[in-house]
Amino acid sequence: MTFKTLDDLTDIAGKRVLVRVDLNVPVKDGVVTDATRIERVAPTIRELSEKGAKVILLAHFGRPKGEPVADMSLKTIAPAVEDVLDQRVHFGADCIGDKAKNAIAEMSDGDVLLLENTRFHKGEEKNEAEFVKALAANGDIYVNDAFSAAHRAHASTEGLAHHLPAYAGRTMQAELEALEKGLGQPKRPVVAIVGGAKVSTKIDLLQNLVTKVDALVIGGGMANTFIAAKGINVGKSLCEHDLADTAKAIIAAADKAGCAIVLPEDGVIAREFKAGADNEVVDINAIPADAMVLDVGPKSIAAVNDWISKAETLVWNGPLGAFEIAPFDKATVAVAKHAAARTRQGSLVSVAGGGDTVAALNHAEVADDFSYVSTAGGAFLEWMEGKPLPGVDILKQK
Ligand SMILES: Nc1ncnc2c1ncn2[C@@H]1O[C@H](COP(=O)(O)OP(=O)(O)O)[C@@H](O)[C@H]1O
Ligand SMILES: O=C(OP(=O)(O)O)[C@H](O)COP(=O)(O)O
Repeated sequence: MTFKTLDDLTDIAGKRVLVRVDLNVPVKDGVVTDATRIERVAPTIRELSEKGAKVILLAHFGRPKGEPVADMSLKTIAPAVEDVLDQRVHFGADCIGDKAKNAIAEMSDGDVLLLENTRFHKGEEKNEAEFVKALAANGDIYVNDAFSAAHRAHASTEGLAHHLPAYAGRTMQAELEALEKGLGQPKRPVVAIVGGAKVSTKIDLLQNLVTKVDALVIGGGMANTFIAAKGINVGKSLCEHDLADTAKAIIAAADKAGCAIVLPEDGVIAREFKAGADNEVVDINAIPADAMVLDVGPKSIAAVNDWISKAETLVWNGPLGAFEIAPFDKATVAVAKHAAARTRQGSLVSVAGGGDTVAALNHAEVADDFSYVSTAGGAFLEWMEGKPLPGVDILKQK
């Protein structure tokens, strides 16, 4: 790895360390409903605090468009950070200026301070020089532990690294190492599973993957677009008929690159999109005109699992079916369990990411068995698409 990590940070007692974390967590009625992102950054915070640094957390929450919005205050999140760390977390009512300065002046070595939402200032998203300088004035060292925000070239995710000595936090480091194993220099064969709702949101991803992996499994709603492009009737299934040419181009690119495209051979159909809807398994060539495919069928599950049995590396984004409504979660759960079992045996490196994918793996109760599950949505996808991530690239240059 070509970036500095916390291993390179010694002798930091009393130093003010600005740590960019991602606290953009789900909240309902003022309470954090999933603290995974907080748990992921806790090791970095603890390590810096134990080394005696003054740990100053910078984060955004929601999309307040450059001005204060009461229900996007990070004050709501501070108690959850305290709970996870089991340590007092002080709060500063602004991330720059006197309020930040005064809150920092009151810190003792090892203290943790959370500053208010960086996106309450327009300079954050614009990465404005003045705003970056104002942030940098509060720190001696910059640590970025927010991989899931690294696709943004914002002041706190990119700009600060130009002004202060910059380091990757433990989560950033783990994320980059896992992704490198998954697609950088992976052990072959590499199998990718891409599912989810639509092709249109994942065209770049599919195009990049066919040049990198040995087999690309296409499942979920997006498989219908590929099946329809072959002239097969998909009935009332979710399908982007206008993307038939795109689907054909992806198949042609895969052929050229020697990447196998694995499409469903059978599907589980229903006439209503709801849990427990009447359903049956049909051959993919025999989808009734009034029905929709909501999951891939048993033959397809077996084919995907065969590929996973042969694979050394698996990267996964997007569920194979409408996993939120049983029994259309069957394929996603079966494949997730098989991949988890192979990973537990030490025979597979498995890397997964994306909001719904993480939810699906949690639903299958196997998220902990995967080699790495990214909490990032957009950043994970952009990395898999082969796009540069500004927050990562600047750390590598330092
Ligand atoms: N056959 C299908 N028909 C309709 N929706 C589907 C189908 N298969 C999967 N989906 C839906 O796709 C959604 C997840 O897709 P997506 O948001 O692309 O995943 P991720 O967030 O992991 O990138 C889920 O809500 C799921 O219900
Ligand atoms: O939650 C986030 O994005 P994600 O849901 O795509 O992982 C990140 O915190 C980035 O937030 P943004 O998409 O408002 O820049």
